[in-house]
Amino acid sequence: MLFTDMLARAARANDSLLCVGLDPDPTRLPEPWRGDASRIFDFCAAIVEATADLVCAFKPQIAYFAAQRAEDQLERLIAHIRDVAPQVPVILDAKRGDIGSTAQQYAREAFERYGADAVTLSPFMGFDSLQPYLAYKGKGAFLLCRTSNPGGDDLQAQPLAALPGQPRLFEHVAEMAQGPWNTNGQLGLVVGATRPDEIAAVRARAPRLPLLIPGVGAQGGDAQATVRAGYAGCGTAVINSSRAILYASASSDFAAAARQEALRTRAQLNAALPAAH
Ligand SMILES: O=c1ccn([C@@H]2O[C@H](COP(=O)(O)O)[C@@H](O)[C@H]2O)c(=O)[nH]1
Repeated sequence: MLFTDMLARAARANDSLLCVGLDPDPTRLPEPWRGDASRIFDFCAAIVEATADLVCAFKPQIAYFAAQRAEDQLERLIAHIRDVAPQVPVILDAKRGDIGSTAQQYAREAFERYGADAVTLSPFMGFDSLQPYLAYKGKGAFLLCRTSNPGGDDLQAQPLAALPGQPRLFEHVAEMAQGPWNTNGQLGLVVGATRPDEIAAVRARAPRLPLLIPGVGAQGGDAQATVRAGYAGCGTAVINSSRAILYASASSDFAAAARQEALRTRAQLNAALPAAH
């Protein structure tokens, strides 16, 4: 099944725009697992089981696993998601970007080793650095466009004086992704919830692309303004929250607390949807 179809089906089935981010930090695991990196799988598996019926996607962030030499736990976790939530797509947040021959290896890692349905990529090196991922038909690729961090301004907000209309760099990325780069309908864009006005600027340039929107929850983005700016019917919004859900409680009730926070966030996002969607 195509990534975009899987995403739309999960969003409909679970009535949800919420993506739960899996960013397991051993120092924040509940007692008695705190500090024990060998419990990353157990922690994330419990979160997945507690929220599987509330989400449109899961987004494991690869750095949290690789930094702990826990790639084997990431493999097990994605296999576990397939078992307990086969309808929910997995977006591997890896933010890769490299020349074609190296990108082939990264694409193989994401789609063959881990079996992800989509991956996040930096578009900074241009179209040929994206092509190896697009060779995996049906898989998705979300390009960093307007990121949620303050330093996103340093490059992304700069106008490209050489282009007609002098679009800002992130606007140009959106136009390329909606147009000539999207050879097989596999692309989406990453835009931060910390900048709802700019989500709207991206949506205007990319009306049909799925937007992956991190930044609600721990980063303080406005969830409802994000939905209003990012949701466009055919171009869906996948709104990620990681720490606010993962660490809703530091005690043994962490999975139940994560479920409550996911329920609360899903309701908040749905409240901002237009009446007939
Ligand atoms: O612009 C971006 C791109 C990616 N991220 C990632 O999303 C999550 C956010 O985690 P929270 O705990 O909900 O803040 C994290 O994995 C980031 O690497 C982002 O925040 N902003």
